[in-house]
Amino acid sequence: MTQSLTLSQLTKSYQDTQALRDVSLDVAPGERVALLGHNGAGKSTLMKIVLGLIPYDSGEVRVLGGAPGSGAARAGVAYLPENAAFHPALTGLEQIRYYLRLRGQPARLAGDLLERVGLGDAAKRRIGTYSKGMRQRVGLAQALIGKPRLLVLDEPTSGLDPVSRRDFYALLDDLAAEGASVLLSSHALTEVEARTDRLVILSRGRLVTQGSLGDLRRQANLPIALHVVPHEGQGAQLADALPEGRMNGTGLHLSCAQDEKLTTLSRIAGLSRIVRDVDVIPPSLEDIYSHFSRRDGQ
Ligand SMILES: Nc1ncnc2c1ncn2[C@@H]1O[C@H](COP(=O)(O)OP(=O)(O)OP(=O)(O)O)[C@@H](O)[C@H]1O
Repeated sequence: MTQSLTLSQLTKSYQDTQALRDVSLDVAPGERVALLGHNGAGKSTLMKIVLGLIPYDSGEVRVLGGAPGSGAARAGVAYLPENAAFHPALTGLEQIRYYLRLRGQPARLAGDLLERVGLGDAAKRRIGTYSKGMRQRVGLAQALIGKPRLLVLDEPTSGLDPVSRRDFYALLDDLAAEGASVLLSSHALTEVEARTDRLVILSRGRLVTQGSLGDLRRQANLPIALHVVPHEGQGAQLADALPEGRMNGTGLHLSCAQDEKLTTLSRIAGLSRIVRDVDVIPPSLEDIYSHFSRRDGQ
């Protein structure tokens, strides 16, 4: 299968800053990939290279089978910047008609595009009266012109309310089901984990890991937290039985390595006389993300 995007050992420096080091990444048709990383990790630089806006130093980049910025790539790639800005005096309909004409497409498609992003009712209102979420949707309608095969979205949900986010991801699901690939950057970890196929973590210009949350969880091998609740009046006995734990108001907290989880749980199960309940708390996405982001010396 031809990949929508292939980066091989991509390297890019600005004066004395190495923004990307040896980054290799593939995105398949219909795949939704989230690019995560601290400020300055290299996400925007990677996106600008994919869009053909800036040159790179070494490595190889193929966008829809062509060079970034080539005719083939430009025809099939759509970009949504973080803060899409539009003319406030134009209505949504006028703005999208304008972009359609620029792209050599019939202006009559504007209504359908705005309908698709949930702006059908507001299409004839001026953009100056739109909320931030509505302006993002105008940007998305613009990005959908010409049925793009690769969408590059820079923090597309920042500033959107939960309902707008849900609608936005539902639209991405439809586009991916039709075969479009999505590369988006985000700081909203929980959200991208649930709504994308793969997480890619960049740290100081290096791709430090990629995979599903399950893959990343296994690779990070972070300790698991356990919260053990004693029966009424059995707190002191519980603390004696599990001396490695720490008592707090509601019970006893302890952590163990992944491969000790079953042994620890069976020890706790053996204390059923004094234990009322136990919660197993796996590392959060934030814990995993910090683990990989810091590994490179941050
Ligand atoms: N035009 C430029 N000239 C010099 N250095 C730059 C330039 N653009 C980016 N950099 C540097 O390259 C590194 C990567 O920046 P980049 O903007 O790609 O990161 P980012 O992950 O997109 O960050 P953010 O989340 O803040 O948008 C940073 O150290 C940044 O300061």
